[in-house]
Amino acid sequence: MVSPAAPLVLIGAGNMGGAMLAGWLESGIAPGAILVVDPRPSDAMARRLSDLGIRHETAVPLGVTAGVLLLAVKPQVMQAALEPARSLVGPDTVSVSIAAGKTIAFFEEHLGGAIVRSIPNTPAMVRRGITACVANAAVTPAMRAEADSLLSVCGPVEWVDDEALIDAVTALSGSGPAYVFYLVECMAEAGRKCGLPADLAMRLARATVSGAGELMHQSPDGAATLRQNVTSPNGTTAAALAVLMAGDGLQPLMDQAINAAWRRSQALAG
Ligand SMILES: NC(=O)C1=CN([C@@H]2O[C@H](COP(=O)(O)OP(=O)(O)OC[C@H]3O[C@@H](n4cnc5c(N)ncnc54)[C@H](O)[C@@H]3O)[C@@H](O)[C@H]2O)C=CC1
Ligand SMILES: O=C(O)[C@@H]1CCC=N1
Repeated sequence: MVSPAAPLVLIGAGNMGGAMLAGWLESGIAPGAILVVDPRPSDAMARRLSDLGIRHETAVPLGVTAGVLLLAVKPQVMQAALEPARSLVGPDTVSVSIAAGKTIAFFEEHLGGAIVRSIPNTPAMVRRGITACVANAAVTPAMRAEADSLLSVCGPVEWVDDEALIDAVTALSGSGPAYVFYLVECMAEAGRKCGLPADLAMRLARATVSGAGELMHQSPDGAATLRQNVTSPNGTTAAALAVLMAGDGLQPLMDQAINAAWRRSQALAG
């Protein structure tokens, strides 16, 4: 358990670190058990930390051993962030990275100790994310349970044994919210071209995608069944799907997009 004596140390309080922090507080973790290290938090984040009474440092302070170290900086600055963070790692510390691409071998080289590599996604901000993770051999069952409980404040957590899968997870669910938001943009623009005022088209597109997401969340039916439920024979949906599914349909484009993200995640490893 994290405590003021063995705090939960968050390195990087940006979009994802901030989302996780909000989830931890909501789940009952005491502000006094959290230490945030970020040299340049947004003004809003700095105010929030101060209002909540959470200790914030612009550099890693001396004399602290983390219970859990949550690494939430960009992959490109991870190595620089790890050097001072080494002093936070003790024998009972578990370090949890959420960075795209950065491998367990990288963290073993630059940080050492018990490492969990994970990938959440931005719906974590509304506790509707999903995270997949993998642990190195130094992670004990108790550390794994601790990491699981901290990550699951943002939504379900999936553990995999094969680290290579994490790049594919990053491409599918890590980046995936952006594909859906782009779909909303495209739907709204198509509606505008059919004569809808732009703001109404955007409201309709947003509500349609978020409502469809919620229906999928609550329904026991699979995505294909939910799609078929919308599709009346010879109706309007069938007319649209005939276009989206013509030839091989949308699949090859999605294959290419997710493959590009997958390869980019692999390239960020070093
Ligand atoms: N944004 C997303 O959808 C997802 C992001 N990730 C991963 O999460 C990590 C963070 O991404 P975001 O939150 O989007 O980035 P962000 O740019 O919003 O936040 C990064 C934070 O790190 C801070 N920072 C920079 N250098 C630092 C240092 N040396 N020590 C401590 N803090 C430092 C920055 O001031 C900033 O507040 C990345 O590694 C990314 O790959 C993973 C899944 C989804
Ligand atoms: O675009 C990125 O690299 C990060 C990782 C997954 C989502 N955002």
